[in-house]
Amino acid sequence: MSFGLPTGQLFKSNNLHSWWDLHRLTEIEAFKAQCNDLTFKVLSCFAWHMGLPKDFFTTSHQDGLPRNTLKFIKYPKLAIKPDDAVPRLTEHTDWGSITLLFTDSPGLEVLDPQDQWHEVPQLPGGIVINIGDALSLWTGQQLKSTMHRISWEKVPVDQDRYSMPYFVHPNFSKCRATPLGQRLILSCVLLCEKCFMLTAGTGSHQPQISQGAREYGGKGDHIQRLL
Ligand SMILES: O=C(O)CCC(=O)C(=O)O
Ligand SMILES: [Fe+2]
Repeated sequence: MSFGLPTGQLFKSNNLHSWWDLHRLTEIEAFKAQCNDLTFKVLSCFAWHMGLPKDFFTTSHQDGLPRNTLKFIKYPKLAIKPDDAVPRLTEHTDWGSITLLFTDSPGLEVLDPQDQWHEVPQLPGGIVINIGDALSLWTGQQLKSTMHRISWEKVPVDQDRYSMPYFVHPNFSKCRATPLGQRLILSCVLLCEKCFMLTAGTGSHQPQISQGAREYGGKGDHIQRLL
């Protein structure tokens, strides 16, 4: 179930029964506004630490943040555990600027530069912030997008798992010149939107950039090519 913009617009998935009402939608909009405030603080911190003007990234995230999406995810329990080689959510990077991840379920793992997976510790009330491909490309990979996955280890197969990511994307029309050039980030984000449309259309819960792009005219290596 995803809550995108414009405010109040709802994209329903079949995985969860309908439970929302107007009261909840109001709460959700207020929560999204808090997510946007936090996003601006985080992006300002990144810019400041990189010696850039504090508004370097945030000015490209205004205009009502048209592509940010709050998503509620249910990983349903299964009768039989799949092969160990198949994680609950396959490894991927998110393709926006950052993702704020809210969950009280364990199971998230991140890959380090030595190709070792690490469990992300659960902090009560904590928010995991993943860097996405857009910010990585934008900063010439000074900020690296986080390769992550969900394992089966921590939430047994006979239990549902829930999480709530808030995906943040830059405005297409307002990206400022970057170390790698403005056109680069725009073409990446536009391509990724095509991936999203394609994979969303097939009912896939999480579009995989490389997979989605492969479906998009066989150009599966666009991220690698851009790097
Ligand atoms: O469910 C989670 O904890 C992570 C979800 C995620 O990585 C995604 O939807 O991109
Ligand atoms: Fe993700």
